[in-house]
Amino acid sequence: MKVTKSDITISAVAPKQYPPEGLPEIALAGRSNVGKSSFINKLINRKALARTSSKPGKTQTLNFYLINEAFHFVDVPGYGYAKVSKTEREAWGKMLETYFSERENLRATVLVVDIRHQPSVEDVAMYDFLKFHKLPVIIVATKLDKIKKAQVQKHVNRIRETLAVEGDDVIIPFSSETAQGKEEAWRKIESFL
Ligand SMILES: Nc1nc2c(ncn2[C@@H]2O[C@H](COP(=O)(O)OP(=O)(O)OP(=O)(O)O)[C@@H](O)[C@H]2O)c(=O)[nH]1
Ligand SMILES: [Mg+2]
Repeated sequence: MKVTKSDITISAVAPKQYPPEGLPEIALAGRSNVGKSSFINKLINRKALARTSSKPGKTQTLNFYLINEAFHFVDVPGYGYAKVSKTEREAWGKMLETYFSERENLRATVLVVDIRHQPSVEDVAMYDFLKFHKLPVIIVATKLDKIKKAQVQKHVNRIRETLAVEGDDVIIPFSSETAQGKEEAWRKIESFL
């Protein structure tokens, strides 16, 4: 997709703040600091529309980014970040659960995992949760620039086995540094719009 326009629509914490128009949405999900915001920026050719950080816990609200006035990317807080309080974690959990289980505009979720590591228990739980709600998942295995080319297939296989990937869900090796996988990610996302 050629992105000619991208803007933040709203940072939301509750359903009444979600954009009211019926535009399709593609949400992000994944561990804190895995590279969700960086993925959005790379796809839309913006350096920092979605705020990123080397410290986990940067994204704390549901951030709706309007792309080409046609659909929203929804950036979400990551899970698995130990340093937030229990109360905060529960509030985020509730916010995410509400969004993923009730949002009718949601067409597909990009589950971002680190290609270097075996998916965590929380990654598996997130994937199972999305499948329970019958949501299509695009698995993006990011930080591809951090492993050797000869290792890629082995790592992708490990991700597929650990998540027990179902049906039409794909795993796309990707790097926000080199833009590898960007075209394939766009093709897959466009198929859900
Ligand atoms: N080498 C490399 N670094 C990456 C890549 N993607 C993201 N990073 C780095 O990983 C760190 C976290 O990236 P973010 O995009 O902020 O991660 P996030 O998943 O949005 O994190 P939260 O908002 O805290 O949940 C930053 O320092 C990024 O520069 C990648 O493909 N390759
Ligand atoms: Mg983020």
